[in-house]
Amino acid sequence: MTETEIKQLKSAIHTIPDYPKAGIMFRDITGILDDAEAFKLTIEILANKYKAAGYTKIVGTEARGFLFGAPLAFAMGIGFVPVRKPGKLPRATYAQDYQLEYGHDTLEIHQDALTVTDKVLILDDLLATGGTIEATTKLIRRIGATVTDAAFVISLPDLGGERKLEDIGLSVFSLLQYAGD
Ligand SMILES: O=P(O)(O)OC[C@H]1O[C@H](OP(=O)(O)OP(=O)(O)O)[C@H](O)[C@@H]1O
Ligand SMILES: Nc1ncnc2[nH]cnc12
Repeated sequence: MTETEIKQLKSAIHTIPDYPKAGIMFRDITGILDDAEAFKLTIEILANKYKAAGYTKIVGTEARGFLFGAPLAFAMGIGFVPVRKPGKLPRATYAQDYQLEYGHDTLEIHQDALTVTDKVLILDDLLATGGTIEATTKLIRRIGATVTDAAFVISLPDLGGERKLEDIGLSVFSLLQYAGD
């Protein structure tokens, strides 16, 4: 990624202090979605990085993971599997509790959405504490599919998510980092 590309994407992201709680610097990715060039660039960089690695599925987590995960799967010519908040998936699911930077929740995956032969790339908009993607990884591994990589548009290195995910055997990549502010 070039410095110009980093600047282009960063200029599309809005930062909202104290949302949704005091002390949180909220990094709003909707500015990438409504900027056709920035959105295309984001998906192209990720598709180029991962296209030759033999992935069979992208898994993205509700809700913002869908916004980047589904177009990336389309660009890579592979399927997309949603991990959703509780009660949203109609077939038999596995469920996993997790902690967020500002709360806690449960995630679910369809039990038959992946098989043991799948090689999965996880895609989410943002890595904060890593709780969301740790739970997502547990769900994928519970099915028996292989997952070794997680990619993000943004990471917040001060919150320790990268370390948490590396500790469970994931390689982490993010297009943009926001540290120290
Ligand atoms: O690394 P973590 O500390 O787990 O935080 C990152 C997660 O938090 C946000 O999702 P959120 O749960 O707010 O849901 P949303 O995508 O539905 O807005 C974001 O989209 C990531 O999925
Ligand atoms: N600081 C943050 N900005 C945007 N989304 C988030 N999800 C968790 N922490 C976040």
